[in-house]
Amino acid sequence: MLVFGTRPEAIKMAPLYYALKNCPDEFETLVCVTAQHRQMLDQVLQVFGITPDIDLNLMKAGQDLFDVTASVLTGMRDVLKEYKPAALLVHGDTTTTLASAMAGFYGGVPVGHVEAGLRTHDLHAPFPEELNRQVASKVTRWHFAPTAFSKQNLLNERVPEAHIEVTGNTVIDALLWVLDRIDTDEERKAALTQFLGARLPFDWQNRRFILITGHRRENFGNGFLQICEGLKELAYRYPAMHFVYPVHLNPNVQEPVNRLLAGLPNIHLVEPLDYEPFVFLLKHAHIVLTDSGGIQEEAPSLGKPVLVMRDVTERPEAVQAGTVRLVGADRDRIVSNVAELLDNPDSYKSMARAHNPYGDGKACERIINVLRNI
Ligand SMILES: CC(=O)N[C@H]1[C@@H](OP(=O)(O)OP(=O)(O)OC[C@H]2O[C@@H](n3ccc(=O)[nH]c3=O)[C@H](O)[C@@H]2O)O[C@H](CO)[C@@H](O)[C@@H]1O
Repeated sequence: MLVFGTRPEAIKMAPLYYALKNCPDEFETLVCVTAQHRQMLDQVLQVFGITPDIDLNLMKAGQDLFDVTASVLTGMRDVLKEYKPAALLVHGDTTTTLASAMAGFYGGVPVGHVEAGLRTHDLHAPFPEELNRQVASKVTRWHFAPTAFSKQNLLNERVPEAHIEVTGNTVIDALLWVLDRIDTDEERKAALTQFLGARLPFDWQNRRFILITGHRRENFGNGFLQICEGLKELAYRYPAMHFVYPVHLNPNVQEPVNRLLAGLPNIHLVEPLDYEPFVFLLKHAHIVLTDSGGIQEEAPSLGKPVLVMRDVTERPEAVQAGTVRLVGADRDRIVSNVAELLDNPDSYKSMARAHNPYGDGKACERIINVLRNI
């Protein structure tokens, strides 16, 4: 049984769902969604054509971390009692991950953790994700680590080596699958081009633009003010450059972004995009500014320089390779780093190298090989 509740988990679990479904003689595959983020999860389910077998539908207005944790935990208790899966597969580091892994542990169902071993070693950055993944690791039987670095983090925490498999990240499986679907289907490509064209009032296929996303809890408040101030300064300084920002639905993001950035002629605020148009846009972007985890993995595969608006990252591989740079949620550092990439072609070139430290698109195959032998 696969369980997930948010957009990034769904993107990263979708290829695994299909890989398991393709082996019906070996596995009976069930999907349970908690719908921790209803709308953004549903977008992904639709893109990948997944109909959940179980839907806890637990998102409520005004819920906090206590509410989500408690309702996933008790919801999953009942699901596990009813369906008695042989294994429960969780992903990454959301509250759904933490509470489902705990439910598996309490209920005696072995847990497989996809994207295991990412660490910043700072429980407050990202908050609460670092805690979520550390606790999930404690109760996990099969650790599917995306890189050798994440494996080493687990070994340092005394996870037995026999319980860890380096698989690559399933996000690369998802990315390559979606890109291939766009590239091989002219009608789909035309529809996407039209969809994006209706939302972006400039020639985004031929003009340079910077793609921005941001939603990390630790950036709420001052962090988002700094990010918006930095973007505003850049928009004034580079009037010919376009800035495309799909704005996360969280009110802590919507409020400052709309207040400070709406109405600027070269900043384009759009609703969060479905995965397919987002990937298509990413492929055309000149620079990416983000605090997201998944985009730090996807963008290097496409050769896009990424400036990460955080002080730490659990994904050091691309930072070490020089294609991702940490700039913090800091107005001046955001401005100076973007300016350097725009003004200095050598700097740009040195960051714009396509490489795949996070996987080769075969992560699901490796995960299934482990599950086959249980
Ligand atoms: C820093 C951190 O702790 N991040 C965690 C968070 O995800 P993460 O920070 O990646 O979450 P995001 O909400 O940024 O989602 C990223 C994904 O959404 C896509 N996208 C983005 C914008 C948009 O408008 N449309 C769209 O489809 C991106 O291509 C990417 O695949 O939960 C994931 C799932 O457990 C974990 O893997 C990550 O470690």
